[in-house]
Amino acid sequence: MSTLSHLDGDTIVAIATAPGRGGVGIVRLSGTAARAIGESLCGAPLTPRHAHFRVFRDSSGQQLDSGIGLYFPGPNSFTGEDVVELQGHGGPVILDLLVKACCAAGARLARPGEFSERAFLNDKLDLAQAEAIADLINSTTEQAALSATRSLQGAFSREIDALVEAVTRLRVYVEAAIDFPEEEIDFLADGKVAEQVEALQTRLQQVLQAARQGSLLQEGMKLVIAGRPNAGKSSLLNALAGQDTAIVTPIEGTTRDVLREHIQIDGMPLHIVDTAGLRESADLVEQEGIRRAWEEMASADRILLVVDGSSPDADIASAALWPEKNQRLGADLPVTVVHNKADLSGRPPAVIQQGGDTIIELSALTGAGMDLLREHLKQCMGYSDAGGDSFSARRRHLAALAEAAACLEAGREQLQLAGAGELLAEDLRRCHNALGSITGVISSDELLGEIFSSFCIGK
Ligand SMILES: Nc1nc2c(c(=O)[nH]1)N(C=O)[C@@H](CNc1ccc(C(=O)N[C@@H](CCC(=O)O)C(=O)O)cc1)CN2
Ligand SMILES: Nc1nc2c(ncn2[C@@H]2O[C@H](COP(=O)(O)OP(=O)(O)OP(=O)(O)O)[C@@H](O)[C@H]2O)c(=O)[nH]1
Ligand SMILES: [Mg+2]
Repeated sequence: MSTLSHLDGDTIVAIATAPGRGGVGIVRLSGTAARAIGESLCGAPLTPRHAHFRVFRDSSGQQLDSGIGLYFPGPNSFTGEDVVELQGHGGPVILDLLVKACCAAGARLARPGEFSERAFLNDKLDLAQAEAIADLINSTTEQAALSATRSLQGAFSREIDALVEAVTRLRVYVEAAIDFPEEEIDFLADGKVAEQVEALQTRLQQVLQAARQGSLLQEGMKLVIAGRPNAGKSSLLNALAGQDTAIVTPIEGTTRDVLREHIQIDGMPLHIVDTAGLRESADLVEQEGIRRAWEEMASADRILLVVDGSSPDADIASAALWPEKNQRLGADLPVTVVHNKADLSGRPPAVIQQGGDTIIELSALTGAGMDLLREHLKQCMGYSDAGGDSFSARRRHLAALAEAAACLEAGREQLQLAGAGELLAEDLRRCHNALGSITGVISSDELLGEIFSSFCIGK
């Protein structure tokens, strides 16, 4: 049985600060016995919301550390339960000793994310806000962190709540009409319902657009660099990363393994993958590298197909890869062709549209045209670094919003084609559920387990 979505009576304890050494380290307790355990270590009563300087001792009276004891009575605490913090010196051994003493006094070790989970179960946060805590901690760019803070403050949840409210109103209206069949016909015919469904669709698309941006900020763009040996793929990785991560040589087949580098472009996290040059090879190691290259391409947000633009058959070289790509990965993968070595070809840096393809002329060696590439990558993902009001979101949220949008569209069609009020009502109910799964009004133990178990311990 899952223990997740139920609050047990346990008092939990964990180190709340990052592992390793630091000036100060915090041990946090939550639950009904938190106060008693905290007071036993502090050796004196803890006044609510007061900072007490104390010596922390175990049950045998052994001095462990000295520090600040804090007591937040529930429900006005982070978890909504009684919370005690022991703020000691930030060394891993001493903090572990404090945790052990708390366990000896009746606490148990917290599971990953259990503090946040309790905050969620006690209605201190909704699910999207709890996820924003983890996203804030894991943010890799300033923009990502600030957008996570906005979600934690409820910016995303308010958008969802507003959508839920509109769907609820519409459901009440539609279901009332179904209950009075004589009036149902008029009600469906007068176009007001269709109008409201469409207004809701527009609103939902706006939230989806903002959430896409928010999820991009958190998860970033995956860029796979692929192409023939010696085209300059590794040089391009190094140019983007601004450091010599990859080995570059004039020998074909230099890169055999998959190389990864994480950077950002104006706040958009970019996960770059450099791959082995694509060619027929008898070398087992190289074959495996090439197999992995195709595998990485399959999950790319964008593939940079790098071609040596200075070779006379540059276009043929890139064209030759198309049938193979289509065969392996399908026709509509997002590919941008890079004509590298512009310094040799003499062609000026440029972004060229040609028969549905985008071609970028650049030189990984001199850096000419790299700014065009960066702009292009942002554009591909619809990333705008201007927005100071974005909020963070996750793939999970995008999927739920897309599901809600699909339900609305199905409902609109039912109404239009069949004038079917009952089918519309059912689609609205499913739309409502999808939206509810974002803030966790509707959630399963499985989903909660999946979300909170990916948090760090002590969060
Ligand atoms: N020392 C310490 N710093 C911390 C945390 C913590 O748990 N301990 N946090 C942990 O994540 C974050 C702050 N988050 C918190 C959120 C709510 C409450 C809280 O006590 N809320 C009560 C009272 C609010 C009030 O007084 O206005 C409540 O919501 O009822 C505390 C911390 C970051 N800094
Ligand atoms: N002139 C010039 N030479 C370049 C440029 N980019 C790469 N090269 C050279 O081309 C050769 C191959 O570069 P790499 O970056 O190793 O090529 P690669 O595509 O990673 O090759 P493999 O790993 O073997 O598949 C090296 O000698 C680079 O210095 C460029 O923009 N201009
Ligand atoms: Mg290489």
